[in-house]
Amino acid sequence: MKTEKYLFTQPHHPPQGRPRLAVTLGDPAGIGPEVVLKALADEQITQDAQITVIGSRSLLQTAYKELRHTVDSTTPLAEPDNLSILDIPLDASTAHQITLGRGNAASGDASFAYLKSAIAQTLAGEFEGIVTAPIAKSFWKAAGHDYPGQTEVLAQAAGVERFGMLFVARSPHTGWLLRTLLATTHIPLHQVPHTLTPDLMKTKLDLLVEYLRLEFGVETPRIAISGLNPHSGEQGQLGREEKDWLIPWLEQERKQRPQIKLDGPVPPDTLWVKAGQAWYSNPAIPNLPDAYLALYHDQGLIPVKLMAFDRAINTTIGLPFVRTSPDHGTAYDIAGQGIANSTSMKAAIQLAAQLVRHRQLL
Ligand SMILES: NC(=O)C1=CN([C@@H]2O[C@H](COP(=O)(O)OP(=O)(O)OC[C@H]3O[C@@H](n4cnc5c(N)ncnc54)[C@H](O)[C@@H]3O)[C@@H](O)[C@H]2O)C=CC1
Ligand SMILES: NCC(=O)COP(=O)(O)O
Repeated sequence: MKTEKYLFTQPHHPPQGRPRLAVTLGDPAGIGPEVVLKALADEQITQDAQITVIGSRSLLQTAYKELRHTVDSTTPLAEPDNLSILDIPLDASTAHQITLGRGNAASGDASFAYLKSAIAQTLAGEFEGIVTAPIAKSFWKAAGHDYPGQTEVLAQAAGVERFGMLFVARSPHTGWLLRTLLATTHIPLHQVPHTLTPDLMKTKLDLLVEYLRLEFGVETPRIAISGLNPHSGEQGQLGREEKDWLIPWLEQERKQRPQIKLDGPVPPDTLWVKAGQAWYSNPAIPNLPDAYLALYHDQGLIPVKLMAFDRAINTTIGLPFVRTSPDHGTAYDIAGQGIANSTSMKAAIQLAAQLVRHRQLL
């Protein structure tokens, strides 16, 4: 199925008032409920959008009571009774199996149900965007839901085959926007070289170019594309992918898109050097890319998380509705301790509201 007609189109219902967002609780054994309660205590966030939490009301009430004893008394927490909640109750046996800090099939199943409900309601026009709290893929699998991640469930339910996992973060030091699209995502490393093809790269580049133009108004972007091998293959001596197809593909793209500046394949070890300078001190570096296209998960996410772990946002591009998520995972090691940082969740809600408003203007 083609995605073009769905990309960046209006939701089913004509938009009215503040963006209508569903916020899922994620894995109830992780920090999802905590970062949701912390984020929704911030008036700047709740004034920006009409938010409905999707998950178990009783679980959220318990999380609130426990956190109230754990966190510093000055830490704001939203009171569940003041929130709009689409209750997905846990049956008694599932509730009994959920233990903070220890994900399992029960917590995986609950987090899958929250996502499915958010998607169904959004496709029915109730929401214009979904913000997902983190889930654990392994516990989805343990519960019989075999997907690489939430991204693929969203894409499948929306009926799109062309979609991408993009990370966006604004530097608190310079205001510069770091944007990184991953060409491949949740696959084993040994599958990366065979999965990467000129067709896949073209699809991801198309999505990125379109997203930059429609969502950020960047008409003539500079995009930096990573190499795969050390030194981008060193003329074939350290790996042949660049020489065999990545360089020829890029040369062809340059001819076909003369208005876009495509750098690369840039040796992966130096690709993000300018990004680091722009992030921490100088966003006026000559030839600074507007976006990065990384070839695999950790190639893109190590620099993103090194610079922006507390604030980067994962957004799925190519869907007929908005989807954002914090960049972090379930953090079982700190669940229930009250120390989870909610900045990335707040940023995810703010970006979702901004993207919905932007679509309303199209
Ligand atoms: N969007 C999603 O649903 C994502 C889900 N995951 C899932 O999360 C699970 C755990 O993954 P990990 O690799 O351990 O990554 P993680 O992000 O859960 O944790 C990595 C480290 O960062 C800390 N951390 C994470 N979020 C934090 C926060 N908000 N405040 C303070 N510290 C925080 C954790 O305590 C841990 O030390 C995996 O099963 C993975 O599938 C991972 C990334 C994204
Ligand atoms: N590392 C990013 C990540 O795990 C996001 O996965 P998804 O659940 O948003 O597909």
